[in-house]
Amino acid sequence: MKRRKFDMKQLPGKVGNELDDRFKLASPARKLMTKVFPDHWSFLLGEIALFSFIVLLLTGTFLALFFEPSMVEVKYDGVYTPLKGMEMSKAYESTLHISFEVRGGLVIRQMHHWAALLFVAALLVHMGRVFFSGAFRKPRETNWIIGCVLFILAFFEGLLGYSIPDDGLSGTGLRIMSGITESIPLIGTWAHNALFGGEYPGEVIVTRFYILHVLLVPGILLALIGIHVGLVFAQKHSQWPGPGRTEHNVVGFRMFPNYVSKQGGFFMLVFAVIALMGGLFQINPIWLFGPYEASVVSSASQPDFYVLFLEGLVRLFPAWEFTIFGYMVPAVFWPAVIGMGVAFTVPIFYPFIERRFTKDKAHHNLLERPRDNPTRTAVGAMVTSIFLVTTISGANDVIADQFNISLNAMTWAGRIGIVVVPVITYYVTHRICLGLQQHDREVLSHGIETGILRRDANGRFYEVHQPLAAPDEHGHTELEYNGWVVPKKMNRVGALAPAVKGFFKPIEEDTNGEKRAIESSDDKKEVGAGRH
Ligand code: HEM
Ligand code: HEM
Repeated sequence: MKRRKFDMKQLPGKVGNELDDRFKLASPARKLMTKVFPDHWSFLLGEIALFSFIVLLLTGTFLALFFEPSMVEVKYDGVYTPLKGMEMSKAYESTLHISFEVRGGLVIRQMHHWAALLFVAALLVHMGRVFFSGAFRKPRETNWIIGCVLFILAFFEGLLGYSIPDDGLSGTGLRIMSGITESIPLIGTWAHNALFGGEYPGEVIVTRFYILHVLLVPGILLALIGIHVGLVFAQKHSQWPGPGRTEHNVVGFRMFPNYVSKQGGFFMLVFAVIALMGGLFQINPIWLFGPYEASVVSSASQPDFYVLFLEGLVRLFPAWEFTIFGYMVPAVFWPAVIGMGVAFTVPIFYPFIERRFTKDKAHHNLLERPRDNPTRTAVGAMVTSIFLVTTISGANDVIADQFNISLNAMTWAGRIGIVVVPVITYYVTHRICLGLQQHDREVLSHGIETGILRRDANGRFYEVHQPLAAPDEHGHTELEYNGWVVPKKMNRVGALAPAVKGFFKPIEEDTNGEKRAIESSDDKKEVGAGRH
């Protein structure tokens, strides 16, 4: 019998058919691959968070192979001579071992730490993008709430992470955590004993924090990120207003090949930047801080940047101790427990608070520019200013030392600043938004300033204004785009984006999932025009 020759070209198709016969994947895979997403640089911020989280998982797994989460005392006998013979915990010893003896250990440790900082920074900026563009409005309130929970978890995951190497710095942080827990009225002492397994520092805290850090919190983070990104798919991504974009469609590019290739490249870029930072810039040199000893607090002990606001709140709060029902409540309770509680819970309710005032119950798929909603923008700027004042105050000892300022003066500047700066910030931001709106209206009525000055026959100087583009082929004028001024001429560069024709065509998808390639050259320009 003649054997049929095997044709390699048919292999992918055959494998695909076999898989589809069993798992019925073709239809959902096609749906996913052809899904249309809008394009804008600010939508990359969530992705930076996602990619740095993946780097954290990878580098963290490597560290977990060598780190020993034990507080058993040992005598150091490693290669770092200045600490030779010193008593220290196994946790600290194993972190020194990772840094000096494990191949590539230091680079991975530093990558893990830099990735953690990038992760939280990306989260803050992503949250800011979502807030200032009004992306949290109906129907995306659930994703805003999940996002807030993700932020709280990320904050504690970082705190747990830098608490486990048991060096001088992490022990100082733990001491503060112990004090804060004990300050809680009624349950403080019990909560402390339950957490630390007795008096501070005890012998179990590093082991417990380790389990939370490598298992519980990353597990919850992973599950919630899955739901979060899944919801972005299910509810469709919001888009900036612009020609051709409505509340009922999405104008953008397909998942495959556009976003798959773009995201793949972007992931490698984020990975490369973290690797470069881990390789070139020192971070958390625990061998300089020494093993933790309860009696030693080094000066200039600084937590990671995202914890500084808490430290600042504690430093700024006056030493007021109230006695309530016969119980003395330590001063630290108010800024640390109540202050942090407010900072973490109020944002969760923000979409509903705003809706109460605006009575806006509509669905929103088009975003707002910060100036379009001056009150929200001013509130956001005010909160940012509180974060900055408390963060600077969290480092006030270092600033006082470096710039030769009195520490008391720094504390008082912070106390006055936390009352005055937010008020000024609110007012100034509100005015700037109104000013920008006014400017938009001027452009709409007089056209764009060209910078060309002319002189008329009477000797009067005037600036030449370029009129706005005529209504597009759908009959839309700039005024209809929610106050968006889209001067077509200024955005020609954006029109170059769909450079490879055909495959990379911009697509419009409506709410029923119907897709339409944007064919006419004018349309392409419009997609570019929206890409501010
Ligand atoms: C959002 C996720 C994470 C954040 C923000 C984070 C943050 C941190 C930070 C700041 C440190 C201190 C690093 C240093 O010594 O300079 C640390 C240590 C550590 N992390 Fe993570 N981490 C995360 C996820 C993970 C995961 C998923 C694992 C393991 C599967 C892990 C394993 C470890 C280990 C073993 C250490 C101790 C070793 C050391 O300090 O060098 N981490 N983490
Ligand atoms: C681990 C943390 C997080 C990850 C990995 C993540 C990832 C993402 C990604 C990839 C997107 C789509 C692209 C984009 O718009 O940037 C997105 C959208 C979104 N995120 Fe996050 N995010 C995180 C945390 C947060 C936080 C802290 C908030 C707010 C409190 C938030 C609220 C939202 C909302 C409302 C959307 C929908 C935006 C829209 O359709 O315009 N996320 N997130």
